[in-house]
Amino acid sequence: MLERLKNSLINSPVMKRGEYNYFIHPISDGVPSLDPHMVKEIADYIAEIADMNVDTILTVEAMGIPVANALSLKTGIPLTIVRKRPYFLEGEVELSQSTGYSKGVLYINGLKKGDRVIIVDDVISTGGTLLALVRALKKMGVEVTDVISVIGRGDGYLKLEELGFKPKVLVTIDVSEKGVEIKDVFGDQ
Ligand SMILES: O=P(O)(O)OC[C@H]1O[C@H](OP(=O)(O)OP(=O)(O)O)[C@H](O)[C@@H]1O
Ligand code: HPA
Repeated sequence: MLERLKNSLINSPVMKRGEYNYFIHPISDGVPSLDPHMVKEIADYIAEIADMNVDTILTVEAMGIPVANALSLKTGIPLTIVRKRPYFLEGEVELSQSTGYSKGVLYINGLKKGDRVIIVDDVISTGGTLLALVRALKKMGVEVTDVISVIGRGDGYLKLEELGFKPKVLVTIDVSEKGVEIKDVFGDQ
């Protein structure tokens, strides 16, 4: 299960971003090139394990897009992208994003009260991004059926659990200066 993803993760290089050990992988960086078979493997798996009874698949610019788009093409469910720049449209919602190595602002457009969404992102680490997003969606009255992260590291997912969301993390890893180690795979005993 998820063999391409697991095999490529253990070969990921790690670099320092400040104090943060940052792994570099096609799914989370687009670097090196994305293998379409790996993207398909991931999208197929998400379609099996997630509640896809939704109005839209919601992802965050930039690196949630390849997997979320593959899932959208597979299921025929529209794709909504949370962007890093504003469009000043009516109903646009602004939120602050904080990761282990960056801070920024995100903008939600195209959602309304009562919409049902599944969130798909590439990585959950500190949980800062998904926590801010889920909080904003709650305030908007948008229903989140599932939160999916392809890769998980650290304990940031616990912040989401405190809010009542149990994210489905496909592959959980440990990242150190020495490299990437696989800790857990969703669905494996
Ligand atoms: O759990 P967190 O600590 O918040 O980290 C996870 C976030 O970090 C990355 O986004 P980034 O803003 O680096 O953007 P990118 O997708 O453009 O690389 C990733 O795509 C997640 O959205
Ligand atoms: O270590 C990382 N690598 C790539 N993307 C990320 N998003 C959060 N942490 C990371």
